[in-house]
Amino acid sequence: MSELHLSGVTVSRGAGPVVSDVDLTLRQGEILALVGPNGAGKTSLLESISGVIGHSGGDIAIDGESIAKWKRVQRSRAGIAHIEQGRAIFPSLTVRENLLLTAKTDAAVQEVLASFPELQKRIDSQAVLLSGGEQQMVVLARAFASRPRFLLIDEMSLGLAPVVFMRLLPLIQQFAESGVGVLLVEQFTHLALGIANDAMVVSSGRVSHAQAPAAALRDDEAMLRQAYLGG
Ligand SMILES: Nc1ncnc2c1ncn2[C@@H]1O[C@H](COP(=O)(O)OP(=O)(O)OP(=O)(O)O)[C@@H](O)[C@H]1O
Repeated sequence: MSELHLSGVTVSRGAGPVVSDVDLTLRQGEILALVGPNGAGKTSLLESISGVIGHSGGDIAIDGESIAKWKRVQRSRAGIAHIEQGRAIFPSLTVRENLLLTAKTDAAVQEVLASFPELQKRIDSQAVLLSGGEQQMVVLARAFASRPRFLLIDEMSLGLAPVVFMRLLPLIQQFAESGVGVLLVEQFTHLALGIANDAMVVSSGRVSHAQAPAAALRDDEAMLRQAYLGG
């Protein structure tokens, strides 16, 4: 099993660093919840891992090999997938066509659908006609079909009711159980901590609670308050 490791990573945008000196280890088969208030730098950190933006300090490595100089496409080929904020579907394409973008063959689409039975019924519907929750299932299924080793998920629940998002959680768990390392950024902190192995808190661009078993954070009200509010 592989490990994605960040050591002392700093990400800068415009005037200066937005997140500094982050250490974390993402292991295949595990979920690491990254929580923190708005503007803490979570999105920027994920973007620096997948290569959307560069990092200005520290190192990012897979199994000890630095990927710091790799472009986004190389990181994607190495198995880093990134579900960015917002519903990244192609609305005018059908669900099948959306899945074929990563699944490549009909047989591969069928294989993915086995894990997403709710989508089976909507396979020939235009994605725009799906509910918000179903659209996010398409996004997850597409990521699933690309067979990543590491999956970065940035606030999939935006615009969804908690009850709708809760239907996505077993799918994310299934991802991890199949051997994917999932880095989960999520506004519904309690829900994220409920499925995570490990958790960490970023606040005002700094790690305020280092990576540790998620159970410790679940029971720490003061820490949770900080995770929500940055206070
Ligand atoms: N494209 C950009 N150019 C300049 N600054 C940016 C850019 N995107 C984000 N920032 C700034 O970087 C800081 C961190 O933002 P980031 O989106 O990474 O945090 P976040 O924790 O993901 O917050 P949110 O939950 O609101 O997305 C913020 O101060 C934000 O204003």
